[in-house]
Amino acid sequence: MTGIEKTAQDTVGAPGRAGEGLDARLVVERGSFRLDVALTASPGDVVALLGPNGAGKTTALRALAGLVPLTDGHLRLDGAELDRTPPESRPVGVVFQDYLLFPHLTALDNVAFGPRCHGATKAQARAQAAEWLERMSLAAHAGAKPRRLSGGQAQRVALARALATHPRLLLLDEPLAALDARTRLDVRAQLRHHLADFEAVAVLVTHDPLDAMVLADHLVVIEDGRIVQEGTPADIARHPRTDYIAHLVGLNLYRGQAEGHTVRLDGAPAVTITTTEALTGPAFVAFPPSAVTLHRDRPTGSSARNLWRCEVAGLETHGDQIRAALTGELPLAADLTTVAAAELDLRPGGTVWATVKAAQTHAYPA
Ligand SMILES: Nc1ncnc2c1ncn2[C@@H]1O[C@H](COP(=O)(O)OP(=O)(O)OP(=O)(O)O)[C@@H](O)[C@H]1O
Repeated sequence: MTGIEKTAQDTVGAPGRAGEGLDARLVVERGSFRLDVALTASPGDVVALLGPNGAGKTTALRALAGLVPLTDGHLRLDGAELDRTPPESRPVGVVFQDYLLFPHLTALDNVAFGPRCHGATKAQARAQAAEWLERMSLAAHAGAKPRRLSGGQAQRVALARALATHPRLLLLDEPLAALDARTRLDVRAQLRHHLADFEAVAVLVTHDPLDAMVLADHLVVIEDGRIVQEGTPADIARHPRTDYIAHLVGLNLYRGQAEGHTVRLDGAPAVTITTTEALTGPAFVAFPPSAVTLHRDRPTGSSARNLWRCEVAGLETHGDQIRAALTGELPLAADLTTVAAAELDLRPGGTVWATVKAAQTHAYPA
């Protein structure tokens, strides 16, 4: 430990030093569940952990905060080993979904609590807290107890409390999940602004792809305790590699073997998708539901190579469109207008023909 502490001290104040930021491999075993994820980030990065229920996102965040012990792996922050540092001594700020403000303290004292715990005098802590509340446009609510704050205000107080300690790692656990749609929009915009100014590493857990896309520079998708894909939001939206991610970004996704412009689907080799990109070997093909055109009868004289006979499994409204879930030789989602759905007389159990232009598909190596 001494050697590690020395390393951390030696590096303080050396800008651009190697080892700055987060370098972690988090292995946590909880009963039959095993989390094993590697996370690295540089100061200024906002990383979003995204994944279905039970994937292990919260476990990863709690491991970073020191609230659950690592079974294996390591956790370094700015070159210092944090593994055995108790949660309260870590330079880590945490914002939870349900704010967790102290109900008996005012907004100001809630924020001052952070600096106080990190050794500031009462007067210093309150001065810093007042500054943070001002920055969050909450100065007028400094004397209010949490029960008199709206959800959006309470969440900004929680953010101020976390930031007031100048954490080197900011952890946000579903910070917008408890807010109504309108407040969520405002708080998301403010959070984006504060995260852009934040100079250390921020890790955000969310279910919401929009929060992840808007707030993070780097997405890490976790399924069943493992990272299944990571990259920039644009890259992940364009090249999903699992059904969960494809669904999240609203794309139809298939995996198969490419031979030039044709991809033969795994598990159904008789079904092919024609693409404009030429590839060889294992490949993904993706296309949006809006690229699918539906027909009541088999189109005659159509040059479309991508033509499939489908059965309507279900219909739901999707924004101002109807989204049809189709099964058959190629399961897919198709978007159409209400008028088109009525004209096609779409109803569950009915048969339709689906076409997709090759130019609207996107193929990439698997
Ligand atoms: N205290 C615990 N003891 C044992 N197992 C636990 C405990 N907490 C969570 N788990 C298990 O760990 C796994 C991961 O849970 P975790 O809460 O990290 O997932 P998550 O991705 O955050 O899910 P959600 O999006 O539903 O919050 C789950 O299988 C869960 O049942």
